[in-house]
Amino acid sequence: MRLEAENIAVSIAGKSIVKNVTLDVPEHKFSALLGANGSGKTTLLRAIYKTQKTDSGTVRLDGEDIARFSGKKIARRMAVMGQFNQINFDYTVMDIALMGRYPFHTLLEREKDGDYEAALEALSKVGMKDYRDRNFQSLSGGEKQRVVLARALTQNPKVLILDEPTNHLDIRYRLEILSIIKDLGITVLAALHDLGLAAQYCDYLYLMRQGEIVESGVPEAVMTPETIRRIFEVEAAVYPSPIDGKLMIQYL
Ligand SMILES: Nc1ncnc2c1ncn2[C@@H]1O[C@H](COP(=O)(O)OP(=O)(O)OP(=O)(O)O)[C@@H](O)[C@H]1O
Repeated sequence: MRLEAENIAVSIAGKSIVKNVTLDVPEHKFSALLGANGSGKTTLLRAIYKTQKTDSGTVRLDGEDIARFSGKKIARRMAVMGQFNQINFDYTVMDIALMGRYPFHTLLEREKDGDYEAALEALSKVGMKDYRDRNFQSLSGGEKQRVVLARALTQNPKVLILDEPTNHLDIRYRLEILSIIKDLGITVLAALHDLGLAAQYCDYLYLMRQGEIVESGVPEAVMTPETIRRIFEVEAAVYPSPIDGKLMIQYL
């Protein structure tokens, strides 16, 4: 499914945070939004998934403006994993995964055939199946993050929006989650901080600075020492890995 955002502008308390951003996110690819702290990544993602009021802009899924879509209609197409996943009630891991099926239910329906299986499959994918009866609150930060990703996967989305999906994860799960996301074969737009992992896993990169997309393209085209200096104000060398030719970054 194609995700387009056109002329998205957001200002908060009179300050311009996202400045007329236009994105045509490559279909069935894993794209990342990169930028320094405070450059506007979260705000842009929230504007795309409609939890942030915008000054202007249109978001389209397969060419259709989603402004008039109901929440459920959006959720049947697009799943979101935000940066802060506070769930303050007493839910089990399975309850959380099953919440991903909600967009497919009518008002009075509880669960349908296949919901449990879909939730279990998603929990297996993120390595949390054996935790299904645990209380969500009792999990570590990284375990919670994996369960919240499972909830998004249970939604069976065509578009997945992720804000720092590997934030709390150790290196093994970082790599595992990124390869799960890559193998989904759906349209993914993720804010990421680790430039090396973004270069290794992503098909397309958007580089954001002070509320604007200043570069976009395949990693080989945009991940250069000049761009890294411009966006992050650090010196780096970028070179192909001797193992698979993917870009590696060494900070100097
Ligand atoms: N509700 C708010 N009130 C005031 N300022 C805000 C609000 N939300 C965001 N901002 C400001 O907007 C700017 C962009 O924030 P945003 O969270 O989008 O950046 P980011 O690129 O996701 O940063 P990070 O990498 O640190 O997560 C920041 O300067 C932030 O302080």
